Amino acid sequence: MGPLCRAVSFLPLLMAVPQQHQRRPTVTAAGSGRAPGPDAKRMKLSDDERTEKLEPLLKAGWSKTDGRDAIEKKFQFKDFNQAWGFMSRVALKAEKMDHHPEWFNVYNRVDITLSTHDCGGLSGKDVTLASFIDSVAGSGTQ
Ligand SMILES: C[C@H](O)[C@H](O)[C@H]1CNC2=NC(N)=NC(=O)C2=N1
Repeated sequence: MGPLCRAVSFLPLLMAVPQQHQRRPTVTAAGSGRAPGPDAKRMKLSDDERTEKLEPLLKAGWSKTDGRDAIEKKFQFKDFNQAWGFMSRVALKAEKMDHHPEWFNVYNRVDITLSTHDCGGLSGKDVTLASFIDSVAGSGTQ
């Protein structure tokens, strides 16, 4: 092996970054990669708002998420086509609101968690989006 090949073969070792200097993403409680913003307190639902606005959602099948100030709900549709159509409608609404769900889909199942990363908990936006989600889910609930 000539001198050039030997030098090149060591190149990857020189490029390896020591573990302690590697950039790690900031992980927040919400797992969103973002710390709550400056007006987090103002955005978060008050106790009265939780009673008034969350109760109807909990009665409609939403549940409080363990260990997080968030709500979640599982949906099951006839098939993937129906699930995808549902997700498309929710996605357009999320973009319009600039407020996005955390969701998982496999075939006809869609599991959704809502929380507001900018305030590290539930806000009115989550209530609005949850209500919209229920309005377009149709028969797609477990
Ligand atoms: C910059 C952009 O407006 C923000 O990051 C929006 C985007 N979508 C969001 N979605 C959710 N669930 N929480 C947020 O705080 C949020 N913030």
